Amino acid sequence: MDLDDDVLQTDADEGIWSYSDSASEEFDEADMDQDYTVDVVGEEIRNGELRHEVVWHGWQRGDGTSNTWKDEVDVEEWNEDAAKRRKKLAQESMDIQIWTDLNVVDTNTRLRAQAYDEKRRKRTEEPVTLAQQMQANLIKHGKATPAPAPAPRRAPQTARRGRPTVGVPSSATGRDRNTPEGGPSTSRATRTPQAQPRSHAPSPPSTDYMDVDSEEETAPRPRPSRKGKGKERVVYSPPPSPPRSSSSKGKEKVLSTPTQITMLTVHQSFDHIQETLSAEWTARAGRKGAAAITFVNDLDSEEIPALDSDFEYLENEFDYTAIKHEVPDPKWLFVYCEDRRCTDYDECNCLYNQEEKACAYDKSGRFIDNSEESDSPALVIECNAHCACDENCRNRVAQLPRKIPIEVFKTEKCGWGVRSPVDVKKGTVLGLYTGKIIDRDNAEVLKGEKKNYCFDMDGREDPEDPPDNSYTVDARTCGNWTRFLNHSCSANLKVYLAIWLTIPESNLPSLVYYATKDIRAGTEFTFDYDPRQAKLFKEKEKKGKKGKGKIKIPKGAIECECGTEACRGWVTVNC
Ligand SMILES: C[S@@+](CC[C@H](N)C(=O)[O-])C[C@H]1O[C@@H](n2cnc3c(N)ncnc32)[C@H](O)[C@@H]1O
Repeated sequence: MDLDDDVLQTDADEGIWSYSDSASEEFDEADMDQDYTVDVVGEEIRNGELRHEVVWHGWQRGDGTSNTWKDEVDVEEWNEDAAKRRKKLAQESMDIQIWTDLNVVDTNTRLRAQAYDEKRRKRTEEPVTLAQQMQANLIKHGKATPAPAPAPRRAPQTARRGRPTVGVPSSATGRDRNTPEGGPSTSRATRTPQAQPRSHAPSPPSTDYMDVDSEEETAPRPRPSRKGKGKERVVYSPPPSPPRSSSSKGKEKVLSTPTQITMLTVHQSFDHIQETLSAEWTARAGRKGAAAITFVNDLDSEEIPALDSDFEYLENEFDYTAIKHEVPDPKWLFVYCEDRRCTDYDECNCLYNQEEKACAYDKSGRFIDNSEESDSPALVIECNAHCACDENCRNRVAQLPRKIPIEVFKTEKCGWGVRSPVDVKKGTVLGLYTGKIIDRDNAEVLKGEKKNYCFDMDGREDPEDPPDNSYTVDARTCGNWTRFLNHSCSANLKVYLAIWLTIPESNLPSLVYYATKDIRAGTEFTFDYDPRQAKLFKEKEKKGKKGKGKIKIPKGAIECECGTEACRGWVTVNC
């Protein structure tokens, strides 16, 4: 594929992204006779999908006549579509990048690499415009005549050609408005690359886009205004064919020959891998109502962590396909409550069923850890789908969407790690360790790096007598941001087990992260990979046997880089 056929475009100042589809395809559809803007006038979550009510404004390019119609946009559908295209494009661009960096010995290959490099250099210096190419093609094929005199310009044209906009609009997560003053705006961060260094990536041309036919050819078009009557203005690229709105029928005039083509500068999509991944993961999380996830590297040129090419983001669900378990367990096996009094141990069947005999959460939904001195993590039985209570029930927290925005960032010594751009209070529930559930026996035979993202669901098991049905969550090929949590011997997160999807006997509890202390924005989130070793270490220390050499270092341990005073010196990383 020629990179010129697809266009990525950012408008960093505005924090807006748009993506233009293959322009020649669209052109054949003869729908390029209008410019569009779109205002978001409302939003609604229907069947779990975020929908934007929008008003399109179209301007006929030939005569400047305009029309307006209402429409509905399924935000997720647009974002997903864009994310897929971006991923594909980024991949292709990366392939080319790798290919040209190869020490090629074959003459033909080398010549092609040189030609590509030359083309890329030229394009950076003199941005290539799609519209010019397309117009030339059309003229060549007798489908267009040389461009007529420009039509009078209309109100600022905020539309970009093609489909669709990447990144969940800030309202999708509902979190941005809560971002503390001065703190990064979460969903905006996913759309605005301004803060991220991209030391190895070619810098984009300074002109974002141009118009083919007008005297403004080399001048940037007016920036789309984000000011509306108290409403946020989001720029969507228009759909390739007339918008899917019955109310728009009959209002549009389609010219047989397009007279003008909006021009876009072709950018190197290699710049966008980090933002693409951020947008993709944020979109997937947003689908579950969870806050944004951003990839950040202030340290070196590694754009994103190494992930399987078909890695699937799972915000709060498991992939059960590798085990025989039926999900969810039959209703008749669940204990559930009927009278909505879930703060009262005597009234709520779920609370009654758990060891603590009390709600595990305070009024603000923060986890109250009563198991600090215990060997095993707490087990919380939350109300479930069969209970009479709703999502406001105090005994439902781990199952609710994550509220804290996440940054996956490059650490100095431990690869990628996790932090949040906002302060986090002690007891805040952060999210679940997700991935593919595999039988423990299958996890145990995994070797080396394949084991790096395994988390045994063994918190409550007797190590001497594990049950027959014991499982591990493997986040190597699917999972979420928690797979990037690093170990620290003095950690600020811990895990408890929670059950609401399955019955306790299934041994498939959710692994829930919560903050064990107040955590300042920007501080790395860490947890102790091996709390049992921590306990052993403490006991030995108490007995006066200090020092690393006194404890038998388990197989698979590596030197610990947590750098804390409490560092035990090594950490077990492979389960
Ligand atoms: C679950 S992954 C954590 C995410 C990982 N940093 C990454 O970039 O994908 C576990 C791996 O992180 C690294 N790691 C985490 N904590 C560490 C620590 N305290 N010291 C050294 N390496 C650590 C080890 O390479 C380990 O195998």
